[in-house]
Amino acid sequence: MKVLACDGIHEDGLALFRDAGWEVVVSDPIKDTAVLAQALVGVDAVLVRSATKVPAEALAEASQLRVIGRAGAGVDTIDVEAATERGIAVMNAPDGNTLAAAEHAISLLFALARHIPRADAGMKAGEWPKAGLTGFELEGKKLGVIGLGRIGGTVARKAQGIGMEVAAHDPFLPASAAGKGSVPLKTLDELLAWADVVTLHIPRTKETTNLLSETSMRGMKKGAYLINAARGGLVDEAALLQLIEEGHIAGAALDTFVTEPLPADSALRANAKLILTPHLGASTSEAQQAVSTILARQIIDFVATGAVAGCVNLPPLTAEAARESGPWMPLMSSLGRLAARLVPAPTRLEITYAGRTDALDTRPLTRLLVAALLGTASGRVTPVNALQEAAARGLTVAETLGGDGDGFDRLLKLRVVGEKRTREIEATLHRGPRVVRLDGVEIEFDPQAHVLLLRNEDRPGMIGAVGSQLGAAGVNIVNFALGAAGDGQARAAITVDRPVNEQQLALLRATPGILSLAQV
Ligand SMILES: NC(=O)C1=CN([C@@H]2O[C@H](COP(=O)(O)OP(=O)(O)OC[C@H]3O[C@@H](n4cnc5c(N)ncnc54)[C@H](O)[C@@H]3O)[C@@H](O)[C@H]2O)C=CC1
Ligand SMILES: O=C(O)C(=O)COP(=O)(O)O
Repeated sequence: MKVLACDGIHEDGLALFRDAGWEVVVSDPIKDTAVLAQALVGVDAVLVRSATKVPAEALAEASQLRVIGRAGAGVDTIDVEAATERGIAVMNAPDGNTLAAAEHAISLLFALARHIPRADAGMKAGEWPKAGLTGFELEGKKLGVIGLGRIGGTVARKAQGIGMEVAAHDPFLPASAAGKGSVPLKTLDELLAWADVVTLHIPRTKETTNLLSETSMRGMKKGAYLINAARGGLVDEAALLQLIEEGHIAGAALDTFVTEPLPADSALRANAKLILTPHLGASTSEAQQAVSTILARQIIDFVATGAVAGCVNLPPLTAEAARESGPWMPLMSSLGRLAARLVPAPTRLEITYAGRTDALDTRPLTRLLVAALLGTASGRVTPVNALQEAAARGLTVAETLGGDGDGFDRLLKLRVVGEKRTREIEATLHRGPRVVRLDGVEIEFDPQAHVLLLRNEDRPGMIGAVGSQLGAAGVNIVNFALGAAGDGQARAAITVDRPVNEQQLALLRATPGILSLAQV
């Protein structure tokens, strides 16, 4: 396994990769998409912060890439949709830098209130700039938090600690979280009109871009302040400058910008009422150590066990649930390939998880099965894009939980419907991964092995005829399972020690009494 670490990822996370046997390649930020596309060839995982952007074009040649890891919170620099389409998991580690980002916002709050940067710059320039730098006290002032998630919630708590009155706007807060920690919620307009200082803590998405437009900022209280340590593009920078010049907004502190690094000639740099920091929110040694190690563990576990944590395009699967579902995973993949062999171009897949279903998270199992079923045909299908691909290719997937396990602790029943035929497969993990019934006929074989599936006339001499054909071809039979279908026909699953070549298959098919033969 090989991981490419761009953007100065903390060494502790890289050490975890090395300890797990991964090859680690360290790189400076890669700004050129074509160069990044080349760098991703032959790589299993890539780690980025905000400097290396990952657009769709960077993924064009990345056929081995399984994970894009964001050592931090915001994934707006990664084309998550394109990654999902290509079956690549996108992971982040938002819990690791919450405190750092919140403390930076609080630092900017104090810096704005007491003109710290201008005071410092004047002192360094040999002045005594006391006059003109009278500030204001924060205790008793109103702080409006937009986005009461991890960082916004932490900022709210800390601001309450210094005696500020705090309210928030967050339309997506789960009802269970709303009102917790006594932060009243307001509409955006109410909050903007109410707050002395507004601070943003939301992700940048299509919906939040330019949330603070000229119109909404005009709705802010005259003389209020604005802090954006969340993302460039949430605030209309030109409108902000204008409103500061007009005196409507008293000042602002920005850590994030539409274009990063901020161009040297940006008009923002020339305004004395603006405090600017170079995207420093997550830049503490503690946060960098945390995001790097959290992310490394998530990726290593995902690749090794299928456990899913911190993934923005796959449902979570705890290590415990992965242990429970884990033994089923190889079986799902081989059943998917078997189903694809039996029913080319399926239109409907019905999956029944029968028997004991407690503690079994079926989501990753279904995704694996569908990925294997579709992956044999074309393209790269993984659990990340399996359901999307199924919908795109006209395959309906239906899942049922519970029902009679037919004496097995857990029994998986598949019904695969194609245009010409429908096949049924039942499988368990009892005595190892096993198909136990095929089209209602009891017949047992390991779908992970090389198997010849036969339909033949149910008459004496068939086993001998097939056995001698295989013997003559030098193919060793590992297991010969037979089942009577009850219609004068029999089914056989012959497990062989190696694949049988086309010529040998043709000879077998020509054997009198053999009605059909498929190698899986
Ligand atoms: N400056 C820096 O270095 C850093 C910046 N960030 C930024 O902060 C953002 C927030 O991070 P977390 O708090 O960890 O995320 P989070 O997901 O815990 O919280 C985001 C909150 O915003 C809310 N939200 C979404 N759209 C909204 C809208 N239109 N109006 C109001 N609320 C809305 C969500 O409901 C959620 O509660 C990240 O997405 C990232 O862009 C994060 C870390 C460091
Ligand atoms: O985690 C985030 O969302 C951040 O914005 C931090 O960015 P960085 O990793 O410092 O480039």
